[in-house]
Amino acid sequence: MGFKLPIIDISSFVNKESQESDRLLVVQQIRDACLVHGFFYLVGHGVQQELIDRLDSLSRLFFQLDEETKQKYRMELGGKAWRGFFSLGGELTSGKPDMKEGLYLGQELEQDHPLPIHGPNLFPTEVEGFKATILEYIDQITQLGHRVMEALSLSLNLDSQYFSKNYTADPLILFRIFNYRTQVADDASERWGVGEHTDYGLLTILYQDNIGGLQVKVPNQGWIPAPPIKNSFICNIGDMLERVTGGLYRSTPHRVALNTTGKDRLSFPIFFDPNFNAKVRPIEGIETSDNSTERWDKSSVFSFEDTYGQYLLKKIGLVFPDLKSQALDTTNNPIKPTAY
Ligand SMILES: O=C(O)CCC(=O)C(=O)O
Ligand SMILES: [Fe+2]
Repeated sequence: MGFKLPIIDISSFVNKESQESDRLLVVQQIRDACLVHGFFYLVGHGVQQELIDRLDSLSRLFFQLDEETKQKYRMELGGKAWRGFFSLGGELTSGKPDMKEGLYLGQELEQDHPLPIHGPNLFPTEVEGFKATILEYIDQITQLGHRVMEALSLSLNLDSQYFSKNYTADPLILFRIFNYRTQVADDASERWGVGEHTDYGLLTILYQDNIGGLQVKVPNQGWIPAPPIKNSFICNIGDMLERVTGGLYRSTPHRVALNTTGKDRLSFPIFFDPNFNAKVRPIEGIETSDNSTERWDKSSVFSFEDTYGQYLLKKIGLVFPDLKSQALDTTNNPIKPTAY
């Protein structure tokens, strides 16, 4: 038997009337998972399968539209809100084009929102019900994210509201719908669905369809698959949780294999991140252990002093170089950090 990622039933954090002993068990399971690799499945999450299935089928309808129609929603038109469609190869996660297309979404905000990465979505009108379904999904997963953060706080012996008080009362929520179109497996070893990376924020909650391809780098085990499990989400921790915990919980490298299965693969990650203006700091008194020389990108999650938003903008500039120069370049118009 190979190494398997843990499956955690989060229902005692989702349901108000639950036993303290059940909650303690979840806290312990989360702590164990985060100390080892920071990847776990969530079941008992309370999100209706009907909503997920609806989102899945409407997303397929969108990706089946012709390229010209999808280009009506291209990311360049989203401007600094950083929302919209990008076509196959449009994102460079590990410095090379990923073999996926995607629709970038987030909280639905006003057109003249002052911050980058905040603003209105570009909802494809060709797909009836897509907008309402996306917004319902974002809302439900955001609620789930708050519950997971409570368990995570407790797993660090902190008050359950530690993260919500300091960083996520108004979290930055980004949502992506990816389509890994099936490819001919000629030089498959050279191409990836998504190259090796860690996620930037606190927590990622991902739904994947039944195709598979996600892989996780587990210390002392190497790359192991994170296969689809029915009615579950995959949760993984990002760079900001590594920063807060001084490296006690590490953000875990992961990647997606090139899809050559003959069927398209859809995945739906939601990034549950600190408020854009938050200055993320290590927990008071915690010792910091920097492993940046071993990291996939050799950069340190501890060395910057900016807000989370500034950190994120720099990262986005690396994976969407064209977009950065067009829409997100703030060098002439710096955003001032405000106390959060
Ligand atoms: O599609 C997946 O399974 C993973 C996507 C991912 O890692 C990401 O968007 O950060
Ligand atoms: Fe990721």
